[in-house]
Formats: sequence, structure tokens, C-alpha cells
Amino acid sequence: MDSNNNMSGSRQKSERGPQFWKIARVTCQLAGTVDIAFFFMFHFLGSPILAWINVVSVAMYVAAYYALKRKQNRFAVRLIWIEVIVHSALGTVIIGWGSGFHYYLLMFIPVLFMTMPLRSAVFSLIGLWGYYIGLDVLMWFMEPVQPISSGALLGVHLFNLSVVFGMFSYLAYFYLGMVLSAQHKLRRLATVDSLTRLFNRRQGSFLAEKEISRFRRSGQPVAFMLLDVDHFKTINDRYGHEMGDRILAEIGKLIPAQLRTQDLVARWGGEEFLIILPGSDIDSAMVSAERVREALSSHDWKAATGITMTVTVSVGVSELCKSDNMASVISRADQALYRGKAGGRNRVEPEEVSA
Ligand SMILES: Nc1nc2c(ncn2[C@@H]2O[C@H](COP(=O)(O)OP(=O)(O)OP(=O)(O)O)[C@@H](O)[C@H]2O)c(=O)[nH]1
Repeated sequence: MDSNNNMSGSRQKSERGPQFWKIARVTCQLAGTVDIAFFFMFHFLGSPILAWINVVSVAMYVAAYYALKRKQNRFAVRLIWIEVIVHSALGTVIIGWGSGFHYYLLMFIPVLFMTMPLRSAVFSLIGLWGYYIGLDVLMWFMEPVQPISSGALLGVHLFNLSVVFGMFSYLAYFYLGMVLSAQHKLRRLATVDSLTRLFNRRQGSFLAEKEISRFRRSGQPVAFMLLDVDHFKTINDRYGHEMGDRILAEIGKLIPAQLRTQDLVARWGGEEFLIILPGSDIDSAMVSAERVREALSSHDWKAATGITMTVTVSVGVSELCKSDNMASVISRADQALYRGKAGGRNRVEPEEVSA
């Protein structure tokens, strides 16, 4: 259990990419600038102790900023933690709870979960909660050390509230960006074949079902092609598996280049591809299939040694009819493909027309 937690913790840490630390550096710059503003503001408002505390804070943010630049991330995060915890307590004790310095502590709630393994984040959260409550209770029983006028206090309060509001919004915006990009990556992983960059089999099936439903609604024809590389085992044996992979990746580029943008291409199996042609009947699908076959066989396939390789494909073509489902229409394309193989390969075969 422990080791699992530690593992997920270290994984979480390594997933905090350069973007996160860039945000941390920007935060240091913003916080340092706010503290410079505080220095002048508190001199003007007659609280010199708080003014000079801000000088220390600025120095800490500068140190944290350069530590982040030198990739001393842990040290930087600790400095920021100490600064916020001490500064918010001193601000509260010196001019009162009404100053709103305690709001800065709340910003750590999302930050904790972004920067720590779950277990540490929960422990730190409990500590933070105790600290916040303790500070609140303390201020019920003690007077501020160096109070300022109520108008000035309101000004400081509104300023702090606005800064925390802005920083929360910034964090939320950053977090949303992270979630959306993770979602995008996951969707790609779930739908795209990593070698050929075509749709994978699962997405191919999903798209085929979608086109079949569309056919049932609109009656527009839909054709299917099943394409298989000829003697691919021999290619692998002769030129190596890596070259086989490179050929498949190249085929993944060459097939879509011969088709219309609405045509859908999926890697159906090892060296087999399913192509869905919405709006095409069997005749126009045969023309497209022949174009693909011709493009692949006439492509200049060069092995690592410079030798020209022969790569050809066989294609079976079928057209969806009313009584079909996905399995039956693909099975007819598969039977046509089989006949293409049996008939000598490097050819396009239409489905057999039933009497
Ligand atoms: N390099 C590589 N080879 C693969 C991949 N997936 C499947 N294969 C190989 O593709 C070969 C397919 O062989 P077979 O099914 O015998 O077919 P074939 O040699 O193409 O012969 P025909 O289809 O009858 O023309 C097998 O040797 C698989 O190992 C892949 O992702 N990369």
C-alpha cells in the first residue's frame, strides 16, 4: 500500500512538466511585484514593520525564482510555502484579521493537490486547516499589534481579496488547460494507432457503425474496402521487422492521400486496413481502391541498403445493403480480398454479386 502510494507520488511528481514550473516562476514574479507594492503601501499607511516584512518577502520570491530557474524546485516550493505562511500570519497579527492576509493561505488548497502526492497533500491540508483556524481564534482574543485606520484596513482588505481572486482565477485557468490537454492526449491514445497514425480498430468499428446508421437514415450509399499487404511476412523476414514497421507507417500516409477527406481509414489488424467510403457505391469505390493499389505498388520503396523493395496490396470491396450489419458487409469485403489473394495478389476485387 505504502509502496503504491510512493510510486503514484513519484509518478505525479515526474508528470509536473516544465509548464508547471513556468507557472511557478510567473507566480514568484507576480507575488514579488505585489510585495513591492505592499512595501510602499504600508509605509504610506503607517505600518513600517509590515513594510519591511515585505522586503524580506520580495527577497524570498527572488530567491525562489532563481532556484526554479536552476531547477532547485523543492527548495523553491519550500521558500514559497514559508513566505506565505509567515507573511499571512504576521500581516494578520500586526494589523488585524480584517486585513484579509489570511486569504492567501486558502490558495494553498488547490496548490497542495497539484504539487504533492495525495497522502502528503491531505496531511498538509489538515495542518493548513489547523493553522488557519488557530489564527482566526487567536485574533478573537488579541488586539492587532500595530492597527491602522479603518479606511486603510478596508483598502488593504479589498486589495488582498482582489489579488487572491485573481490568483485563484489564474490557477483555475491553468488547471483547466492541463485537464483539456490530458483529455486530448487520452482521446488520441484511445482512437489512433500509434504506428500508422490512422484510426485504430476500435475507432474504425465505431465509425463504421456510425456510417451504417447514417445509411439507414439517408439511404446514401456506403462502400467498404479491406486492404492487406501482400507477402508481408516475407518482407519482414527479408528486410527486418523495423523496416516492416516503416512500410506500414508509410502506407498509413499513402492511403489517405489517394482518398477524399470524408473517407475514413483504420488499421484493422497487423497489415490489414479498413477503409469506409461514405457516399460511394461499389463502382466508385472500385475506382478509389484501384487508385490506392496503383499508388502503393508504384511507390519507390527503398530498403536501408538502398535496394528497391516490391510492396503490393490486395483489396476487397463491398457496398452496404439494407439487410447488412457491420460484420456482414466487412465479411463480404474480406471474401473479395481472399479471392484477390488467391487470384495472384496485387489486385482489387469487388464483392460477389448474389444471384
Ligand atoms: N513489422 C510488422 N509486422 C507485422 C505487424 N503486424 C503484423 N505483422 C506481420 O505481418 C505478417 C502477416 O503475415 P501473414 O498473415 O502470413 O500474411 P502475408 O505474409 O502478408 O501473406 P498474404 O497476406 O497471404 O499475402 C506476420 O508475419 C506478422 O508478424 C507490425 O505491426 N509490424
